[in-house]
Amino acid sequence: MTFTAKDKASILVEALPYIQEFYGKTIVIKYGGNAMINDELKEKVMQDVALMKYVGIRPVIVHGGGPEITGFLKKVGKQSSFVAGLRVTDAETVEIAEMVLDGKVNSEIVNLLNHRGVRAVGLSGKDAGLIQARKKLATVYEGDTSRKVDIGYVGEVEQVNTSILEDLLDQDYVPVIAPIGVGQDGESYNINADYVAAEIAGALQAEKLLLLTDIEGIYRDFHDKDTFISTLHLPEARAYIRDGVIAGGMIPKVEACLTALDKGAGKTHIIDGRLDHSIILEIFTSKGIGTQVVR
Ligand SMILES: Nc1ncnc2c1ncn2[C@@H]1O[C@H](COP(=O)(O)OP(=O)(O)O)[C@@H](O)[C@H]1O
Ligand SMILES: CC(=O)N[C@@H](CCC(=O)OP(=O)(O)O)C(=O)O
Repeated sequence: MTFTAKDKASILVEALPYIQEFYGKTIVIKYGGNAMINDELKEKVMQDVALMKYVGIRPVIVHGGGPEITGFLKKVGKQSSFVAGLRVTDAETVEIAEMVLDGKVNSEIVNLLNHRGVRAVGLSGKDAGLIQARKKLATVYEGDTSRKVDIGYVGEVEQVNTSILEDLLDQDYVPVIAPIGVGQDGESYNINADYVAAEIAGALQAEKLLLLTDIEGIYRDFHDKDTFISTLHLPEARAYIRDGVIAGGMIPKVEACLTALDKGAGKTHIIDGRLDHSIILEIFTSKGIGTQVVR
């Protein structure tokens, strides 16, 4: 398809109301492991973040890196297992997760953004006590009942120290956050990045939380493309988790939307990170993409 000059102009003009609406607002992006699989896609995500920044939005990135952790664990002969979408994390695994997330994935994103002229600063939840955490038990639903399972050094966010983030945002930096929390005794916790993004979006009273993933959004039956859900309200979302319509890695994502909305974020969106420029398509076009989870 070729675009005329008029088409190009109208695409830019379509973005204008959104640029005005989001100017000076904070948007939290959860950039997931499955949406980082190739360099070309990474580059497009970085371009989107740069564009947001340069039209006056305050982006905050929380990244995952699940596939990278799984890959590294495999290299050292460790199998990964998950309960309700959360990695079972023993003492050795939490060390490896911290090394991969903070040492590798975080610095790579920071580097790519800096290369694009965006002043990015990498943080883990340990920096300036950004993410205070405590142990989290996984919840397994079985029909009408549920039970809690101990999955090791997996944490949940107790408190977010927003002052470091506010300072960085006020000084025009883009914070890039690895999902590692710190416990009362300085111990590290592996936290699902969706939950971290949710807590950060809530604590910053962000305009939006965007969760990038490896599927178009939420389906009533994800094997049937005709069952796509564009808008999901809180009560339905809770029922879908309970009934198993939403399963596996989608559970933390939808729970993240619920938490962010409860804590004061404006809107939440689950979008396809495999799609080129999914972020700007969601923010700057009238139709948007993906599933929005709203109050
Ligand atoms: N109702 C649903 N709609 C869409 N995806 C679902 C649903 N229930 C479970 N899933 C699964 O959740 C996956 C997304 O979670 P995950 O792979 O962990 O994402 P990420 O790696 O991006 O954090 C989808 O690829 C799909 O297999
Ligand atoms: C407890 C838990 O499951 N932590 C995740 C942290 C990384 C993550 O969330 O990465 P993605 O967003 O790429 O899935 C993990 O160990 O895989």
